[in-house]
Amino acid sequence: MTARGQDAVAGPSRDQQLPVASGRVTAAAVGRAAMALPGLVASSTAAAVVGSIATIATPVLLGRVVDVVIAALDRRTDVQAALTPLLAAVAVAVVVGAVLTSLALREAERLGASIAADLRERVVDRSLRMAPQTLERAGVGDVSTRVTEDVEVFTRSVPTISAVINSLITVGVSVVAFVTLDWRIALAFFTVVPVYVLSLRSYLPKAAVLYAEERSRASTRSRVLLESVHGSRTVHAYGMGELQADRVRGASEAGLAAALRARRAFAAFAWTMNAAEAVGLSAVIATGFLLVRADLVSVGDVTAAALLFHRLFGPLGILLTSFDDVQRAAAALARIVGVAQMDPPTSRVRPPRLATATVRLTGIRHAYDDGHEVLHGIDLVVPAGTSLAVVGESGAGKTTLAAIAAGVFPPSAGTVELVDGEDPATAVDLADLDQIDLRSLVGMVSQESHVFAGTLREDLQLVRPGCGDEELWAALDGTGAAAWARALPDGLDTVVGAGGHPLTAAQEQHLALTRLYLRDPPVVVLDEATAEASSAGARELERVADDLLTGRTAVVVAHRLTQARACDRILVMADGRAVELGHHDELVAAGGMYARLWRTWTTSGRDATA
Ligand SMILES: Nc1ncnc2c1ncn2[C@@H]1O[C@H](COP(=O)(O)OP(=O)(O)OP(=O)(O)O)[C@@H](O)[C@H]1O
Repeated sequence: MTARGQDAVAGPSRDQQLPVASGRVTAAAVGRAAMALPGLVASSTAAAVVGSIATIATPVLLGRVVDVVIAALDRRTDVQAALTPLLAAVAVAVVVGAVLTSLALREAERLGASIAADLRERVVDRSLRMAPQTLERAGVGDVSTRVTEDVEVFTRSVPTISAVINSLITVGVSVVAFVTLDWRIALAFFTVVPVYVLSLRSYLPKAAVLYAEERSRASTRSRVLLESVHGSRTVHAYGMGELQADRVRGASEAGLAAALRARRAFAAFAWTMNAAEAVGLSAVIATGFLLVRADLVSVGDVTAAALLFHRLFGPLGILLTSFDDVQRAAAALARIVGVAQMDPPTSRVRPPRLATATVRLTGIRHAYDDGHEVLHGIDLVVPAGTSLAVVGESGAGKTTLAAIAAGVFPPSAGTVELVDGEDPATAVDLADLDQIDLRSLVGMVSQESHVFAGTLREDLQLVRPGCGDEELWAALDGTGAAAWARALPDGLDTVVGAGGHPLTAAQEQHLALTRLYLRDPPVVVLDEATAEASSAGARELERVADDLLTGRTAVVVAHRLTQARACDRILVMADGRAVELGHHDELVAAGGMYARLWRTWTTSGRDATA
């Protein structure tokens, strides 16, 4: 366990964040999620298109009203007869436009919420199935920011994104209306396009980088905060409070600076877009004036064009003011899709069904991310159904070897194989198995066992979903945990874990051993699984662990040498190497390192617990 606590606060390998999807991959993923709901896509698109046509019809009809009134004044015709159907059509267009636009927005929001829920589920699923070393490298903060903050940012942006899509459709329909009104007025309208294009081209690439940076800084801030909370004991132990507060402050300031840079860039962009609107409207009215004077278009046409353009300020304003949110949502979405698209690790071979298994470690070398090699070539065979204790001084590499033997992370070099106890010709490499298959074959309990927030029943059912109460009590009886479990206020319904009924460290270990009993794998790895207990508690846990080992292949990092003595063989490690291997009596008789450790153990009186 050496260096672990400290690493949790300021490890060198923590900057490898999880992948972020490219724009194309993100769009494809969202498209696929949307296409899974064809009904919603069709209804929201149809409502948006028809609603936009109705909305755009109003200024066009008002242009006709102007022409009718002018004609009536000139020729003294019956203005009322001509105006009545036009005004009725305006009223219908207004009502249909309003109803369908709000329907389109509602349907698009439902679609967005479904996509957000779908992606959230995929991210949670991928995070839970991620190889532990990937999770450790990325840091828990990065994963939790994506599942919580990023999904939240996207979900909150769904109404805005719906409004943006609706506005885009309205702009498209307006362009068609302009062209049908008069091509010269349409040309005048199009003078805004180069202004828009230039300012968008200068803003968008900048904004993508600024918003991605803002999200990344937010992620770093969460990670530093979470690590400070999780590693608070280490922070106190090493007197690192001030240093850690500085890191949190630094991360917050960097986050704030990134957010301000993004806002400033947006303010400059908004200014150029307002200027473009002024240029466009002036061009439409000036062109219209010249065309009316030359008798090429009617006053009604120019009125319709000016009203149309004015009508566009709304959708264009939405597009403009939402760019901020859309860019932020896109950055968040790219981070969500980055995880959602990760291939869940799957077994490269068909997982064997093994009743008993020999564990074979060949040429195991390992270096952590700092590059310093801590295991220097270990070859080891633990025959099926036998137990091997691993002992040695602190920092010898016992925990690293146990984690590699359990498949928690792969070695830098070498292989860990399971060989069928009944058919030694077969072998499966742990590196070829996914976490689910691996854990059905190799169970592990370490010193840092975790009790999940929920009822005792739920905590146990994690390893055997749907397992009935009878079986759960049988398992608790089997490990002797039933004695204290029955005394809990609500038995299996007692809420344990964070915020629940407090359990002692020994009870938490007892529970972890019970989960192992329930899972019933042919191979078990215990890393100081009985260390977190008083002497009496340790004896009880050792008895439970011994029972669990019976009939299984076991690797036990033994905190207490009495536990090592009970194993079939003992491996002594020093400086990342295997230095002795044999039974307790042989090793004591050999007078080597183990004999020295045993002498120290017995003379220090710790054997009294045996
Ligand atoms: N996450 C890590 N990153 C970098 N180095 C590590 C990490 N974990 C362990 N080490 C280093 O690897 C070496 C072996 O550590 P390991 O925890 O395997 O030894 P150990 O024999 O189990 O020690 P202990 O009995 O104190 O738990 C040590 O030098 C340790 O500092």
